[in-house]
Amino acid sequence: MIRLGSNSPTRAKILKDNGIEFIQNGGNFDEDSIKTTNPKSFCYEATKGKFEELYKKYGVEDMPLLVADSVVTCNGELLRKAKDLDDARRMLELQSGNKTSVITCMIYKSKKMEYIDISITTYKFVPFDKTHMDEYISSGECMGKAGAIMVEGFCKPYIKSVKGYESTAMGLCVEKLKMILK
Ligand SMILES: Nc1nc2c(ncn2[C@@H]2O[C@H](COP(=O)(O)OP(=O)(O)OP(=O)(O)O)[C@@H](O)[C@H]2O)c(=O)[nH]1
Repeated sequence: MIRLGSNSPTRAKILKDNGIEFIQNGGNFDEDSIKTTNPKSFCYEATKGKFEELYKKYGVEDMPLLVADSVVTCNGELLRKAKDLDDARRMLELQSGNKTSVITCMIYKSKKMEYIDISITTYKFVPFDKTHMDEYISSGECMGKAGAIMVEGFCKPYIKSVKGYESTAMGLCVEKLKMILK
């Protein structure tokens, strides 16, 4: 049993779909407190901030703690979760027909070990269909997701090439997590 220190429904689904038993306790770390705009540094600092808050609150005596953060970078820009639907549209238009990378950092700590990982999955997308994109935006599914993308959903038909794990792009590199949980 592990503690998923995250509010993310996607991360919970990834653990559940992979048979990893967990309880979910999200935190309140303020990512706006992070100064850097370098995507990898931002992702690491966000993960570290989330970890420190939840490690202080729960410790790892009763069970290991897992936290993560994901950001998207496209054309060198840091894309976090969209502020509103207009911001989501801007992010999607930037990534349409473009190359985009999802960076996921995770920190896992138990009584015996601490593991930190930064993984990247890079996609090349063909242009998004405008009507489909409008529907995706108005559905609101684009909210709460780094870069407003859903690689297992909206983006799937537009993937021209991919390098890296899909789980990393969804917010938790479960292939690496399963290795350390063995
Ligand atoms: N379903 C889906 N979710 C994605 C995808 N890419 C990123 N996400 C989610 O986007 C969110 C990125 O925001 P974060 O700040 O890392 O996490 P959060 O959702 O705020 O949750 P916390 O862990 O509590 O910070 C995470 O919930 C990721 O799981 C994707 O392609 N599909």
